Amino acid sequence: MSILSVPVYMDYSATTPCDERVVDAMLPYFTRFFGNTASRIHSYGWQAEAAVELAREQVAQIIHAQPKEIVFTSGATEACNLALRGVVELYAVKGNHIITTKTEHKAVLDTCKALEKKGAIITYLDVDANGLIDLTALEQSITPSTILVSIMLANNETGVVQNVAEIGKICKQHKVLFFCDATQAVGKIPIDVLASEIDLLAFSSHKIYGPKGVGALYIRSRNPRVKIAPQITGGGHENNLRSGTLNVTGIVGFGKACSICMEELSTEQERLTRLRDRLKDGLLQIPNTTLNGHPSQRLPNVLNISFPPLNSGLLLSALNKSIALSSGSACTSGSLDPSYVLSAMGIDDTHARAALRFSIGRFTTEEEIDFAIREVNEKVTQLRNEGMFIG
Ligand SMILES: Cc1ncc(COP(=O)(O)O)c(C=O)c1O
Ligand code: FES
Repeated sequence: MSILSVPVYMDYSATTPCDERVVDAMLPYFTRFFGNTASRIHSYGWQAEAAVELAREQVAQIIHAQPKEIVFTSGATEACNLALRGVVELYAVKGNHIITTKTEHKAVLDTCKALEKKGAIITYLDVDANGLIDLTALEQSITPSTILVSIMLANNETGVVQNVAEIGKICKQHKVLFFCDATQAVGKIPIDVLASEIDLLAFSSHKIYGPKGVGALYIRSRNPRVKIAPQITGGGHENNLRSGTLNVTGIVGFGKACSICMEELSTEQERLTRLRDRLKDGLLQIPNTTLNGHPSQRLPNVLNISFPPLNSGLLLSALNKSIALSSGSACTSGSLDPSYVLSAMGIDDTHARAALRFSIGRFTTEEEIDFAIREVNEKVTQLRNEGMFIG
């Protein structure tokens, strides 16, 4: 029997380890091929550029885009900022209304708040008990001044997957741009930006076994061609849309991470679904536990489960020597407030405060799943028996 290395990592939605194949692909670009892609007059520059262009193809392929539709950024947060701010700036003559949802990641919500202060009008759509938006409500909120719909593909706390193809159809009919934050979905489920009528899409390398600090924004170039205003200006890199010397090593790693994910997607989707369901069935056998989010329209690797009346902070502290988990997104993991995502789904405070997010990934084993079920069962039972209800 293999020896488990603890704490067992079940926080793959927060970030993933770099795959060793990705590290191997990156290494030569730190030392031997260290050129600046903007150096057009010698081979160091050409080699770096060739590597970036190969990565651009690999990154484009994972979402069925064309390489020229990819703009490299420092991550999904920057890509979300570029999409939202870039559209608002360029489409000001058409209107200033954006439609989004209450359950978006802070990269979108806080950017919308900042744009509101500058005069944009934002509609925050509700979600139902399963975490899904109402497509009729979306259509009814579109006005002549609507310029953009910003809806995520998969939620980072619950793993719930929105009906993006339907959303894309509605946006197209009403000639409104559709931006999709697909950070949690890329590499986990198939994505086709053309079939789903997506105009702009953000994603990140560190969620798919690539390095941190690199991501991309897809900007549609095929009927219609989408234009946005740059938010970082300077040397005119990335087609004048994102200036700054390219992070060649990071981009090479991101490209390799995408190509591995594409090769392994279907087998990995099946394997993770099986492991996730094993974890779900085991955890839901603990009395008085509830699954948060749509039971089936979800990512293959995320579960969000409440263990009332325990407080998630307390439960996480009791578990953190054996399992590395979180209550929701990493950015809000220090907060004691109930998750705004779960609250928007109508989940009461007691259940929202008692939620844990289990996110598994490429290196998760069946043995780890069974260990996690035993550990959680033991700690939940113990804390409940001790009457430890407040964290
Ligand atoms: C849905 C979603 N959007 C955006 C981000 C931000 O990504 P990055 O860390 O690359 O800035 C994350 C990461 O937590 C996310 O889960
Ligand atoms: S950026 Fe999303 S959890 Fe931190």
